Amino acid sequence: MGLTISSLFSRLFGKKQMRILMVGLDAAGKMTIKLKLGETVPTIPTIVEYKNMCFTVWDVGGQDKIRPLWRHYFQNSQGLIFVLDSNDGERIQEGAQVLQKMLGEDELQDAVLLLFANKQDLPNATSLHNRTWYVQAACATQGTGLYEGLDWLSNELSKR
Ligand SMILES: Nc1nc2c(ncn2[C@@H]2O[C@H](COP(=O)(O)OP(=O)(O)OP(=O)(O)O)[C@@H](O)[C@H]2O)c(=O)[nH]1
Ligand SMILES: [Mg+2]
Repeated sequence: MGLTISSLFSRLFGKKQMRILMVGLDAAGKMTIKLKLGETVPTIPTIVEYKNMCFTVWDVGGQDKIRPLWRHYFQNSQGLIFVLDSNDGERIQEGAQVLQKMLGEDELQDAVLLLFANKQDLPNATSLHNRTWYVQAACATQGTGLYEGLDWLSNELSKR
């Protein structure tokens, strides 16, 4: 029975390794969120430690051209963080379409979803069927809402 290095590592140090994919349209605030959560050196993926967990965050740039690359990170992702610029009214629809497409991906069917409605605290009434979901208003520049969102994500994943 082979133990992978990461599972051995988590046994030794009591960290639960969780693979989280963070995406969003360009300029939604992904990098700002990572910096707020304590990233000091930009790496790919970013390792964010929070509570007893170690989040592997893939900040896949949101520019049109590289969106097709996102799918390479779908496999084994237990959580999906989608960052929405809720202040950018013109592109909310575009963001919603991209999110809708991701929710339809086979490899992400079991992933729990954390939506950061970043940059503003608009109530969001998106209807999501058969999906564990949570909407967290956030302001990445001030750091508000980020840990609340991660708290929800970690609680959900811990139940599984
Ligand atoms: N007012 C405000 N500005 C924010 C907030 N979060 C991010 N920004 C700003 O939005 C701009 C884009 O943020 P980034 O973190 O670079 O966005 P990104 O999602 O990494 O963008 P890409 O790398 O292009 O995909 C920056 O000027 C940030 O300072 C927020 O909560 N409020
Ligand atoms: Mg970025």
